[in-house]
Amino acid sequence: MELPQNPFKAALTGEPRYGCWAGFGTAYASEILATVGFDWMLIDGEHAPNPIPAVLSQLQAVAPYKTAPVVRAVNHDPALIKQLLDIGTQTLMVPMVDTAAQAQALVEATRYPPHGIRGVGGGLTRATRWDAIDDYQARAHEELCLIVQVESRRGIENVEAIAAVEGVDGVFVGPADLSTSVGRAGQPNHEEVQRMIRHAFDSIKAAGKAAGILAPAEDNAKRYAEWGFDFIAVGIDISLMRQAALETLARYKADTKVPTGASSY
Ligand SMILES: O=C(O)C(=O)C[C@H](O)[C@@H](O)CO
Repeated sequence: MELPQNPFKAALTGEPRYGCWAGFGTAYASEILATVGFDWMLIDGEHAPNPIPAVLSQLQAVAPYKTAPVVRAVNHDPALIKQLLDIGTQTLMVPMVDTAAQAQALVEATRYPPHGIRGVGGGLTRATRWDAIDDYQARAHEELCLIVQVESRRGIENVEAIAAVEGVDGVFVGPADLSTSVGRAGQPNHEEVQRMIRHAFDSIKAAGKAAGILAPAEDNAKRYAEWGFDFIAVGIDISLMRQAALETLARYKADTKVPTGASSY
């Protein structure tokens, strides 16, 4: 069989692609999210309870739908990245990338020798469809998409070099960690943080790479779309459920405290 095309990579630049965070850690919840129509969804292995088997079952559950899965690793460990790729992750996001050397190491973790250090799982793996894909090893990189996250002062200082690394397809700005890293926790719209986000955006685009960001607050998402961000996460499934539940309860119990629903990010 043919190597499956990566729809996220194919649609990465041009008009903004809108995505949603998937944080429940279950195939059932992720499949529901995949029916909504987002362009992409983030199966979060960093902050959600998502070990490898949970990521696998979510990849299988969302495979029939148009929403493209992006999988976030918890760290830079090449052994973990090997497992995530072997279960069929085609778009991988890696948090906390502060230097070009780290970005280069991540590229190498996704490539087979001589271009990298990825071990050969061959017919054991879903990535090769258990060897049904003839030329997987030679062509895997064509459909893999590596997104690195820049979300610290140091990452922003190095963003031009990080974005320039060959094999990095996109850079995702993490406003929660970035604002926290500069002492402005919960204030992604603080002038200093916005200047850093704008600098990151300009550097990513100057390198010819795709720029992504998390922005559940509508005003922020619209502003980033106007700037030209290529992929924007405009919701987090857990927050959406909690907000809807509180609003429902408030219609019957007057003492229910309902937040405005507006995220600061
Ligand atoms: O720093 C950010 O912003 C992110 O990386 C996203 C957060 O990790 C996300 O989990 C916030 O809920």
